[in-house]
Amino acid sequence: MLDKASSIETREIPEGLRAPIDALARVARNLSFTIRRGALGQSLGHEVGENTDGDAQKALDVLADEAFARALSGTGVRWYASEERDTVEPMDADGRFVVAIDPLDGSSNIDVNVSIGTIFSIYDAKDDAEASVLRPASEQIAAGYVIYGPQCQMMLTFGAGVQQYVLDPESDTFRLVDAARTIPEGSSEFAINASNYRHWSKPIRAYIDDCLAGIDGPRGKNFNMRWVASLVAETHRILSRGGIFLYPSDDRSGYERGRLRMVYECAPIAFLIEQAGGAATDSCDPIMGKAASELHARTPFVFGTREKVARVTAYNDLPDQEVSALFGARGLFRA
Ligand SMILES: O=P(O)(O)OC[C@H]1O[C@](O)(COP(=O)(O)O)[C@@H](O)[C@@H]1O
Ligand SMILES: [Mg+2]
Ligand SMILES: [Mg+2]
Repeated sequence: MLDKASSIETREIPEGLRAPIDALARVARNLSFTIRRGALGQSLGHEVGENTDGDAQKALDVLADEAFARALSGTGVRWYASEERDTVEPMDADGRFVVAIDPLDGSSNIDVNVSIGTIFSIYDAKDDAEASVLRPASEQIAAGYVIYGPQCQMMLTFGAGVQQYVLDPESDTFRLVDAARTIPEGSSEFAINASNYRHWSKPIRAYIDDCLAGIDGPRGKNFNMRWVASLVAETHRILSRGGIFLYPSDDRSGYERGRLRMVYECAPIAFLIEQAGGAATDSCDPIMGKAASELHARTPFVFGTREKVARVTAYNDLPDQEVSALFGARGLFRA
């Protein structure tokens, strides 16, 4: 069904959530247009300031944040929590929901015409603004992302599988193309920012060493590597053809808990990945059982097919001498 006034096909969207999801889709559609115009329109990639996290804010980060806040107002959202804002802000006093959002993910890719995105999460609102988002990720009632790539797509979950929508340039609406997306098994691809190798813990180095050793190492097969530096693009690839993503903690100052934010990035992606049959952890424990301790808290993040994610946990559980040993000593990890 395509509701005439709607920017997204609504038949698989729970009725109570249609208004906020439609607002998110409407802004995503407009952002997709703005991004496609690039240098023909307004400048999007120049720095305009710094957010709470100390990250540089690009013009598109701010534009996206303001557009989502404007559009969500009046759609039943009581609280709005954005990566670009210091605090959770009030919206509709009688609203039922809280939306947590990374309005523009992958900001470093804006200027180079590589896929970027939007990530969001919805919970039932509580009376207290912060308590509405500082809660177990398992309490999300919806999560999704939009990828602004060669195609603009939206992935959504309401806790009963993952739905895939494509923005149809002819009708200018997000159209459902798959109501039950699952992660394919069997990929040999891993994604990690390997330039941080020297900063990682021993188990993470050992895991990657064993992938890099390929057919001659304990895994006995060759692997391929990808790093887009847009979480949405990595997630989309994994949902499309499998594999694993890692952004571990490391010993750089400020990276003791990795780089990615629990509320705005990891909780919603973990919800989607689990709903697609995969797993998501902080390299040991499931993200879905965890709650952020503060609004902009970070967490190490590992997700992908269950078997691959479990293997990273197993490396973390290895005794130190095993992790340090030569490949042969880790025979239990063959394949
Ligand atoms: O530049 P790095 O350290 O490789 O980090 C890349 C990661 O940072 C992010 O860009 C962070 O997101 P923002 O652009 O929303 O700050 C992720 O999308 C990506 O996975
Ligand atoms: Mg991000
Ligand atoms: Mg962002």
